[in-house]
Formats: sequence, C-alpha cells, structure tokens
Amino acid sequence: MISFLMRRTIPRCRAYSSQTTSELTKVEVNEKTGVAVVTLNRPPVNGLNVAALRSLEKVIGDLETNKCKGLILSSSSKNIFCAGLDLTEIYKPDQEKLKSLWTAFQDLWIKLYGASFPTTAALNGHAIAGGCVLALSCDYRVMVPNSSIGLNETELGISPTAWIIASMQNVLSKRSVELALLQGRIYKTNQALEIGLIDEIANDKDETIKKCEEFIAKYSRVQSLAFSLTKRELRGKAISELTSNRQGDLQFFVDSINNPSVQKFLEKYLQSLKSKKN
Ligand SMILES: CCCCC/C=C\C/C=C\C/C=C/C(=O)SCCNC(=O)CCNC(=O)[C@H](O)C(C)(C)COP(=O)(O)OP(=O)(O)OC[C@H]1O[C@@H](n2cnc3c(N)ncnc32)[C@H](O)[C@@H]1OP(=O)(O)O
Repeated sequence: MISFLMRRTIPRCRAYSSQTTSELTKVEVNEKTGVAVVTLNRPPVNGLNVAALRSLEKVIGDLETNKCKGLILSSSSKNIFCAGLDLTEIYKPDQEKLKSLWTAFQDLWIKLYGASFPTTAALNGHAIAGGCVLALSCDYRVMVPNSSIGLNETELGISPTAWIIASMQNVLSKRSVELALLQGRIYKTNQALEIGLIDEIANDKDETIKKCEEFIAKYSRVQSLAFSLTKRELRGKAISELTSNRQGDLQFFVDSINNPSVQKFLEKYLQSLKSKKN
C-alpha cells in the first residue's frame, strides 16, 4: 500500500519520496502535492507482459484508494516509453498465458482510462502499439523530440479492438483516427503534435515531468468529486462497452493472434527487430 504523508515543510528538491511497489513499476509520491510519478521499469523496452500489466494496474488501484492528486506515467529507459505488448508472449503463444495477457491489459485500461484523478504520460521516448494505448488512456501527453508514437496493429496484420479505437477517438479528429488506424501509422514527435496525438513537446525527460506537473496543477481548484464524475460521464460509455463484452473482446484478440498469417508475420517481425543490430 502506498502511503501519502503530506509534510508541507519538505524542500522542493526532496519532495518526491521513493515508494517502490515492485521492481516492474516504481512509484514516487510528491509529499507536497500528492502527485505520483509512476515509472515503468522492464528493460530493455518496457514490453508489457502479464506481470508488468498487473503491477501497473495494482499501482493505479492503490493510488485510487489513497486519493492521489495526479499521476505522471514515465519510463526508466533512456529513449523508450513502452514498446507495447511483449511480442515474445504473442508469438507461438501458450494459450492460457495469451488469455491472461489480454485480460490483464483490459483490466489495466479500465483502471487507467477511468482513473478518478488527472493522469499524464511523460513520454521520454517511443510509445508504440500498447505503449501508445497507455499514453492515450491518460488525460495529457508530453513527448521528447525524435521519438515515435502510434498504433501499428494493421501493419502487424490485426485490427485494434473497440476500446483501443475509442481511446484514440477521444484524442484525435475522426479523420485523423481513420488515417492513423487504417494505415497503421507511426508518427514522429512533431507530426504527433500537429495532429494532436501529443499535447506538448519537451526537451528531455525532466522537462516532460515538469510539464505534466504543470498540467496537473491546473486542476488544483477543481473539486475532486466533480472531476471524477465528469470524467466518468465522458469516458464511461467506452468502459461499459468493454465490461459488457469482455469475453467477446478476448476471443477476438486470441483469434487474431492465432491466425497463421499473423503468426508468420510476427516471426519475421521479431527477426527484423533482432537483426537490426547486425
Ligand atoms: C500483433 C499485435 C497484436 C494485436 C492484437 C489485436 C488487437 C489489439 C491492438 C493493440 C494491442 C497492442 C498490441 C501490441 O502492443 S503488439 C507490440 C507492438 N510493438 C511494436 O511493434 C514495437 C516493436 N519495437 C520497436 O519498434 C523498437 O524496438 C522500438 C520500440 C522503436 C525501440 O527501438 P530500439 O532500436 O531502441 O530498440 P530495439 O528495436 O533494438 O529493441 C531492443 C530489444 O527489445 C526487443 N523488443 C522490441 N520491442 C519489443 C516488444 N514489443 N516485445 C518484446 N521485445 C521487444 C527487440 O527485439 C530487442 O531485443 P534484443 O534481444 O535484440 O536486444
């Protein structure tokens, strides 16, 4: 359990106190503001396996319980926010593990997209596929230059499911969503800003966090209850649609991944990622 100790006398530079809940997700809470920096920590690329998804979900649940004032999602990697689902878990998958993976991703999205406090993504690097979904689930996105963000599922031979599309529709114009999803397009930082996929550009990781703090501070005069009820009004439909069709959504994912042409593509895709270094 993360404890919130509001010691107002703590100097600014010491305000964040480390409260590690798991090696996979580090949590630091600013004791002055109640804002939590949550850092994804699964090197090398923060690939989302079941343990990483569950760890982040638990942290968000704890932050809810402790009436967190805001969340800044970050990454311990130098130039990668998150490379999405762990591809090694979906290539030649164990069927039970595959189901657990998608169920954990659904659970995490429900918590993050529906969080009752302001949420931000401090994108210190690439945010691809599932990594982009995490960013889209937050209320605000700040990214460093020369990084990539987008949902490349159609390029991988599969279709994003309804709640992933809804997360993108919440942020982009209808036209931009169509182009982004149908082309499986990955955007560079400046292109992402142009279409509204991110909200701001920052020079480095520290600045992404500072800009996220500034965004969250804008809510200091907003009543927490009014904030959470309004957010629920705005996002509740997409969440209810998933909660009432979790099994169908899971089956769609499992069938997509088990499709022989997707498996064939994944084999080549993984090889191409590995051979980049040679
Ligand atoms: C198949 C899709 C399922 C669709 C399901 C249906 C509908 C739902 C829709 C969406 C849900 C989400 C799905 C996903 O998230 S699937 C994951 C898609 N992710 C990617 O395509 C990203 C792939 N990675 C990259 O593009 C690059 O790695 C990078 C992030 C741009 C970083 O580049 P960089 O040059 O800095 O690093 P490397 O490429 O050298 O990578 C280092 C190391 O990590 C391995 N790796 C990279 N990405 C992943 C990953 N997602 N999972 C597991 N491992 C990954 C890479 O192979 C290298 O390994 P090595 O052993 O060579 O060190």
